[in-house]
Amino acid sequence: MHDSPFVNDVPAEEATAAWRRARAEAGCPERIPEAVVPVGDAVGRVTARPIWASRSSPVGDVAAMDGIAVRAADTHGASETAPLHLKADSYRVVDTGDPMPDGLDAVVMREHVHYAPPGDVAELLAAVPPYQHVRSIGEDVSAGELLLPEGHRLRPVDVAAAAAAGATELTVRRPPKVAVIPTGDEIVPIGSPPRHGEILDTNSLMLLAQAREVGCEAWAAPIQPDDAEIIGAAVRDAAAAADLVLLVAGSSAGRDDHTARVVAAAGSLAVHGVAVRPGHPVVLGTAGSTPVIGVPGYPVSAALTFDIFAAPLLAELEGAPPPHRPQVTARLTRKLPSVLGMDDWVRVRLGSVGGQIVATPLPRGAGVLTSLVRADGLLVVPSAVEGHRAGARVPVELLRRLPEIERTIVAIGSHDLVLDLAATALRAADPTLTLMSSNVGSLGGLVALRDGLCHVAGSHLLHPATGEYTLPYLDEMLPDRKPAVVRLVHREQGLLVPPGNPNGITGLADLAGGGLSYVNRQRGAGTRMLLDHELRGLEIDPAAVAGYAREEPTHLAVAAAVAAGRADCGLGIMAAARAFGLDFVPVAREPYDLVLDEESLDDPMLAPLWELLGSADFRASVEALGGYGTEETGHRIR
Ligand SMILES: Nc1nc2c(c(=O)[nH]1)N[C@H]1C(S)=C(S)[C@@H](COP(=O)(O)OP(=O)(O)OC[C@H]3O[C@@H](n4cnc5c(N)ncnc54)[C@H](O)[C@@H]3O)O[C@H]1N2
Ligand code: MOO
Repeated sequence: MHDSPFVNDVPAEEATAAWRRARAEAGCPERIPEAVVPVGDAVGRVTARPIWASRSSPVGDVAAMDGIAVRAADTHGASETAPLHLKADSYRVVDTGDPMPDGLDAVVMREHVHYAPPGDVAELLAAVPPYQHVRSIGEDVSAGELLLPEGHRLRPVDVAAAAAAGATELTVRRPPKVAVIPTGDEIVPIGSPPRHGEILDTNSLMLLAQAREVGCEAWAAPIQPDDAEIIGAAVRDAAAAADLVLLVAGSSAGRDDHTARVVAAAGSLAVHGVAVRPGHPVVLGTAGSTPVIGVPGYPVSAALTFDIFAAPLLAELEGAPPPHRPQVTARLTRKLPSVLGMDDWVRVRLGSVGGQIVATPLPRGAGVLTSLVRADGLLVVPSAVEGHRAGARVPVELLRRLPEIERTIVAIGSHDLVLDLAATALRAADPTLTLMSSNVGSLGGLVALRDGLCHVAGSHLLHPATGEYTLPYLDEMLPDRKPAVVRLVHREQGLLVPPGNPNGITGLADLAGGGLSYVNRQRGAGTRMLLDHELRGLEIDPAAVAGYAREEPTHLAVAAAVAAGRADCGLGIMAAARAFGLDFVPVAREPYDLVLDEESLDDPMLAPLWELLGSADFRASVEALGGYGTEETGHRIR
C-alpha cells in the first residue's frame, strides 16, 4: 500500500483501530502530561487527578437567613395566642452567612420578629425547631469527600466548588497542542486577493478554530510548496512540538499529492483512505511519536475529518469522554440516494412540521462549505445502506439547538429571492425565528406539503390548459387537504442574456432554428413548465432547442451558466440577471404563491410572516430587487 498512489478505502472503525495500533507501536503517548494550574485558570481543562475536598464548606454552622439566632428549646409553646418574649441576652441578631453564636441553634427570619418595648425584647409568635435556617458544617461539601473524578472537563461551577473545598491549584492535563501545516503551490494566505487558480488558505483558519474550540493550543505553519522533502521537514518540525499534526491537502492521487509518502517516511502510514464521504482520502499515521492526520483538501472533507478523527483523539489524549452530539429522529423531505460501501455524511437542514422533525439534505459536494454553514444536523447513511426514500425516518446528529429547530418555518418548493429577503427580515425582528427554504421545484413543494413535510410550498406552476397558475393543481394533488393560497409576489420571467445582449435576442421565438444555446431548469420546476408552455404556443419543438437537456437547479445557477459563457440564454427571474450583471429580455409575468394547509394560517409561528408580507417596508425592499410586483403580496387568493 505504501508504494501505491491509490487510495484504498477501509471502514472507519477499522481505520481507527489500525491508527491506534500504529500509535502504540510508534510509542505515541496515551495521555498528555499533567500540569498544575491555579483554580482560576482551570476551566475547560480536564482533571488529571481526582479532586478531594481538603476543607468543609461551610467551615462551621452559619446562619442561612437574616434575623435572630435563638435556642430552639427556648421557643417551645410560642404561638399567636401565647407570644413569647425573649430578652436581649437570650438571642443574637445575625445576618446570612454569619457564624452561629455559641449555644444558639436556630434562626428566626427578621420578618417574623416583632420588637416589643423597651425595644430590645423579641416577640415570637411561633416555636422553631432546632437548626431552622442554619447551614450546618459541611452542608455543601465535607473535608475528605470526593468532589470530582479524574477525566472531568472543568466547568465554571466545578472550579468554584473546588475553591470552596480548599483548592487553590488543580492538577489537569495541559491543553493539547495542534500544529496545522497547509500545503500546495496554489494556496495563498487569507487576505491576499486570489487570482484564477489560486486558493485561499481557508482550511488553516477553520482547523485552527476547530482545535481551539475543543480547548487546544493551535498554530499554523507557513504554507508549504508541493515538495515532498520540504513538507517532510515541516512535518518533523511540527511533530517535535505538537501532540497532533494536521497536514492539509495532498492526500489523494494527484501528481503533487505527497502526504501519504511523507507520512510513511516521517514515521508510519497506518491508513490511506477511509470509507467515508466526504473525506475518503484521509491519511492516518505517525511522525516520530506524534500522531499525524493527512486532512483532505476539500473544505467539507477537512472539517469532517477533524470531527471524525481529530476531535476523538484529542479528547482521548486529555483522558476525557469523546465529543458527542444529541441525536433526533427526522423524516426526510426528499429522496436521498447514497453509494454502497461508504459512510455518507450528509448535511441537512431541519425544521419541525406537525410535531415531527423534518430533514432536508443539502448539496453533497466536498467543496460546498456552505452546506456545513447551513446545516442544522448531520445524517450518516451507513455504508451498507443504499440511500433512503422521501419520508423515511432517519437518525440525525444535531448541530443546532432543538428550540431553534422547532421555531423554523419550513418552505419547500420553488425558490425565490423574496423568500431569502423574508428570512432575513423575520430573523432581524425575532432572533429565535428561522425561515428555511429549500428548492425542489414547484411540484416537489406540493408533494412535500401533501406528505406533511413542510409548512408552506412555494409555487408558480402554470396550468397549460387554463393558463392559470397553481390553483388548478391543488384539488388533484392535495385531495385530502384543505389548501389555502397566499400570494407572495408577481414576478417577471425573462431570458437572461450576457451584458449588452450580443445575440440581439428579443424573445423565446429566437430559440427556433437551434442557433442559440439554452440552459434549462430541472423537470418539475415552474420555470421549465413556463418554457414548455411558451414553446408550444410558438410551435417550437423542444428537441430543436440546443441545450434544452442541460438542467440547472436554480435561477441563480442558470444566471451563473450564462455569465460563464456556457450558454447564450436561459429563462429566469430578473433579480438573478441583476445578481450576475446580465441583461434581461422579458417573457412573461407570473404569480408566485405560497400554498399551505388552511389551519396553518392560524399557526402562531407563521403569524410574523403574514405580518411581514403586509408591511410597506418589506414590499418596498422587494420592489427594489427589480422585476417584482407587490400589489397582491400577502393576499389570500384561496
Ligand atoms: N484520482 C483521484 N482524485 C481525487 C480523489 C481520489 O481518490 N482519486 N479524491 C478526491 C477527494 S474525495 C478529495 S477530498 C480530494 C482531496 O484532495 P487532496 O487532499 O489531495 O488535496 P489537493 O488535491 O491538494 O486539493 C484539493 C482541493 O482542496 C482545496 N484546498 C486544499 N488546500 C486548501 C486550503 N489550505 N484551504 C482551502 N482549500 C484548500 C482546494 O479546493 C483544492 O482544489 O481529492 C479528490 N481527487
Ligand atoms: O472524499 Mo472527498 O473528501 O468526498 O471530497
